[in-house]
Order: sequence, then structure tokens, then C-alpha cells
Amino acid sequence: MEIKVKICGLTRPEDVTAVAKAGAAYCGFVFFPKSPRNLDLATAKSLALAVPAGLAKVALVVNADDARLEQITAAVPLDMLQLHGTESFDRVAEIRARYGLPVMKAVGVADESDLPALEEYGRVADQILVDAKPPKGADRPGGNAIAFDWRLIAGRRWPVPWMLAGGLTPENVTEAIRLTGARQVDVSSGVESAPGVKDPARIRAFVEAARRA
Ligand SMILES: O=C(O)c1ccccc1NCC(=O)[C@H](O)[C@H](O)COP(=O)(O)O
Repeated sequence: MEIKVKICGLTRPEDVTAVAKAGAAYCGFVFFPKSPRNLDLATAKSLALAVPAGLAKVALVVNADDARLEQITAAVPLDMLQLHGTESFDRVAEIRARYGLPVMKAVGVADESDLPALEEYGRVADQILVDAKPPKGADRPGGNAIAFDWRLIAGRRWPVPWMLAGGLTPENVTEAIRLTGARQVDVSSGVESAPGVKDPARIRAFVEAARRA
């Protein structure tokens, strides 16, 4: 099975073009005001409408309440919600039932003690995103270009499909896939030339390197 790639944090129409051309499977739109990748609803809608069939559109939210989720899902055509905050198991299940979209729950990993949460969220979400835990004091819970020790999850499997994230780059993704056995990978910072500015050459290089694994 071919490795599936998600490129997160698109902000411009040319990002959509580059991601589609490179052959990624998912693209991510960030709804988090403190992020350099944050989108307003009108921009997100116009980007989403430009996404070709076959490239899944994922909205990334952080502890969003129902009013915010209603705004986003009403305005932007989407294929998946990515929950990147401290959403409880019950909240994940509730969002999944209420919005009719598959839900991917991000779980931060720094050491062995973080691994049980992956199993637990795997019982309520459609997918899990195995991401690096943000550093203390970070102003966002993801998209920090930080990797965790991949050996922690080498050979581990969960009840649902999962994606590896956190500090991946075109230079390290082949090794990350070989070590962890991931079949899906997610990147944001590693394919940027500056925070929030995607680099088409790095996007292409990332997808090619993931496929080489
Ligand atoms: O990208 C952001 O700014 C962001 C803000 C708030 C929550 C999550 C965020 N990003 C998550 C991602 O882009 C990825 O899912 C993942 O964390 C990998 O990011 P990176 O290490 O930058 O490749």
C-alpha cells in the first residue's frame, strides 16, 4: 500500500496546487488564531473549493466549541476534522456523531507514559495523529517542527488508521517511516520556507521521500 501524505497548514491557492500536483492524499487547514497558518472562513472556503477530487480536506481545530464547529463546517466543504487540543474521549465521540465527518484525534507523545492515550483515543476517533508533544510554554499545541523519539512507537499498532507527525522533513521522513512502520505521514513546518509559507519544492521532495520508504 502506498504511503499517504498529509500536508498541513495551507494558506494560499498555490499551496493547494503544489500539494495536489505532488500527489498528497490530504491537505490541512488550520483554524487557530495564534498560528501563522490560521485561516479566516472566507479564505478557507475559497481554498477548499479549489481542492481537486481525491485530495481530502481536513480542518484542524483546537478545543473548538459547537458554535465554532458549526461555523466552520457550514462555510467550508470538508472531508475530516482534526482535533488538536485537549478534547476528552466523550467530546471526540460527540463531535464525530454531531458533524457527520470522520474525526482524527491528535495525541502528543514525549515518552512512554503518553502511549496509553493512543489506544484510548483509538476507541473513539476514526484516526489518530501520533504527534510530538509541544514544548512547555509553546503558544500552539502542534506545528512546532519538533520530533519525538520514533523508537517509542516502533512496531506498535492501534485499533484505527494512524498518521505520524512532528518535525518530519523531506530529509528524515524515509527513516521515520522505516522505523515506525507508519503508512501515513503529516507535515507542516518541514515543507515551509518561513512559518506559514509553504515551499512547493519541499512539498514535492517530501512526498517523493515518503514514497521511497
Ligand atoms: O500548524 C499549526 O500552526 C498548528 C496550530 C495549532 C495546532 C496544531 C497545529 N499544527 C499541527 C500540524 O500541522 C501537524 O498536524 C503536526 O503537528 C506536525 O507539525 P510539524 O511539526 O510542523 O510538521
